[in-house]
Amino acid sequence: MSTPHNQAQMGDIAKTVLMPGDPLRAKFLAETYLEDVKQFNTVRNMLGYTGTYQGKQVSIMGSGMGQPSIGIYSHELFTQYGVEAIIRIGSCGSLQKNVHLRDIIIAQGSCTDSNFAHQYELPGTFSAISSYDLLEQAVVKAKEKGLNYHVGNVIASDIFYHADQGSAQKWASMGCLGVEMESYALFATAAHLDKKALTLLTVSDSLVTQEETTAEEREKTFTAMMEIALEIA
Ligand SMILES: O=P(O)(O)O[C@H]1O[C@H](CO)[C@@H](O)[C@H]1O
Ligand SMILES: O=c1cc[nH]c(=O)[nH]1
Repeated sequence: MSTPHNQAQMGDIAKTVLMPGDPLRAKFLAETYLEDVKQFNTVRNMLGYTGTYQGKQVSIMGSGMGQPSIGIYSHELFTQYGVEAIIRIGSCGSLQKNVHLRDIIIAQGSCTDSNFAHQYELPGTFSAISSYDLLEQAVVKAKEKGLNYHVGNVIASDIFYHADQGSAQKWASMGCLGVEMESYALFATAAHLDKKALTLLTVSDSLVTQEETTAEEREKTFTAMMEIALEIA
């Protein structure tokens, strides 16, 4: 078996998958942290790997950027490969003064400007939330490690270069901690399929101070978030 976007066979992928947006972050993680690593996907260069971390089987695969992309990959992982949990490990822009560059955001919930949830034909608005079980474990690890972390809402936007320059400020005024582009679709897909999902984000830039990290830093240095994800996988 395989899917249009994943050449893996059933059994090639662990029950928990870590998903960075960037497939090169997946490669870096697999090469840095996993033992006995096997690559299971190269289709569209959306690299996927399975190996062991401290004796536990874990998979890591890129999701691509945006809700349609993570919607495809998460749906296939949950429905075709027996995956039970996906932990997104991404970068985000800070929307709040007290959320600094390289801080970690543990997304409790996700808002969106996307119409992703329209497919469910609900008679209202779906609030997309993370798995409490995974969230609690991530908080415990972040505390143990003495990291600067924040737990709360994020905005998963379909738009990176927004025509409305005030858009981020409007979400900030509702308490959103950061802006990224995948969490809502991931949480909604997991809810629909009765699976678990969590998003961990490292702040790569600040929409408040305009500070930013480099692309290389985003690929290789967000290790604290990666280690939390590996430990709770
Ligand atoms: O670093 P990743 O996981 O790709 O996440 C963020 O970075 C991308 C935009 O640069 C979007 O995918 C956004 O969600
Ligand atoms: O989606 C994203 C990711 C990082 N920084 C942003 O401003 N937006």
